[in-house]
Amino acid sequence: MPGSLWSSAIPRISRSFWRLTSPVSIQPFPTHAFRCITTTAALCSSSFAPQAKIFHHVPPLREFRRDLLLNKRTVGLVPTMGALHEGHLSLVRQAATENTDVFVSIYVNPTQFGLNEDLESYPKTWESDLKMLESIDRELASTGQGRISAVFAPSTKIMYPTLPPDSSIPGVGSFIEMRPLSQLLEGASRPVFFRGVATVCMKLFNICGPERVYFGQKDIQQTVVIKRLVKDFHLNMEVRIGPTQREEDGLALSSRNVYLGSRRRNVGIVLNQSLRKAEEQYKSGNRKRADILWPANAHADKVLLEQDELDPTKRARFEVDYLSLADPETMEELDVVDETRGAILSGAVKMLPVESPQEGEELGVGGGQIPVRLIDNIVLDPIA
Ligand SMILES: Nc1ncnc2c1ncn2[C@@H]1O[C@H](COP(=O)(O)OP(=O)(O)OP(=O)(O)O)[C@@H](O)[C@H]1O
Ligand SMILES: CC(C)(CO)[C@@H](O)C(=O)[O-]
Ligand code: BAL
Repeated sequence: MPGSLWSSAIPRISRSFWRLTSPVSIQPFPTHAFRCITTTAALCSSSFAPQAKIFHHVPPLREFRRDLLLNKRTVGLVPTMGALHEGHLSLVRQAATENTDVFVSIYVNPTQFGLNEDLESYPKTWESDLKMLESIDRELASTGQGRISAVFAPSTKIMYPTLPPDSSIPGVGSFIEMRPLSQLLEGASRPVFFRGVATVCMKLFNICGPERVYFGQKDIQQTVVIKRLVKDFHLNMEVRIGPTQREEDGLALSSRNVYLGSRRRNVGIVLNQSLRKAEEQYKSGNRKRADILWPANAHADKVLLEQDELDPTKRARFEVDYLSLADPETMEELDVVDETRGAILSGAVKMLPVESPQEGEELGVGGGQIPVRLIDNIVLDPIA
């Protein structure tokens, strides 16, 4: 409901690791390690002195960014929705190797969630996010690379200044549309998703003015959308894609994994297993869609059948949304892979609520009752 989204609150600031400091000037890279820079509302720890400032408003961030530019420093922006994990941190590390300053945005963007999606339950872990950023900034300081210098955590009123965000399909407001790219795959199941992503990223890019922006391969269609945004709107920045960070068995890290619980977690690996089976076909020389995808579909069907046959106290059922073999730039389905272009194998499954939860069972956040959408992909590289 727009009224409640409109007033979404600015997160409370942890006082344990970050504190207000007084202004100091910005130095050209690389002399900025172990110092605090700020104008307004800067938050730093006394012992290690992380330099990141937390911004909730646009004008002070713009002023800060302008000063960086005048000092010939470069900004790498890592957009996130918070609930940080190693996937996000890997992007921060990558950004720090290529820029003097890393900006991290934390904003759960309402317009990319459809009206029946999980906006309300999306995990919000502001305090632990700041602790993780402080810890990685400490690591960056010790390696002499770029540092996190700004965390941008705006309210929805700041991000949508004219009209309350509208997640309905007709969508009243100012939006960026990319058709048909945004209607395929993830966009088919989440019809407003990429409109919301492209719109909020355009806003974040305009506000932060980065030289480079960092996105994870885990959300591969999102990376294609962002590259298209940069190309079609002549945005002056490089798009950098970081590899998917995974659990040991291959499950892609995702903020939503906290809802899985152990029963669904163990079965959720089916998606990655299926994609790897398809990848093997490509690696062994197959180029036709049917040849590449059949073992993936067969594996998913087999696991689904196995689960169906289990007692409801033990099973974790799921629905396969899609298993796709698509062109790397358009995300259109392919009948045959052109080796000079390669392809993207991707998939999505919906883990259904846990049936008959058992006493003492580890059910995850939400008691196993929140459906969880898992996505994953493998890039089939062009053959030189
Ligand atoms: N496992 C991962 N490896 C690398 N990058 C990741 C991973 N998970 C997320 N990212 C990237 O981090 C950025 C922010 O993503 P986001 O905050 O939505 O986290 P998420 O884990 O993808 O959450 P969700 O549960 O909504 O999918 C995106 O560019 C996303 O692709
Ligand atoms: C890019 C993004 C931060 C836009 O809200 C989000 O879609 C995400 O976290 O992947
Ligand atoms: N990582 C993509 C954000 C979303 O699913 O809404």
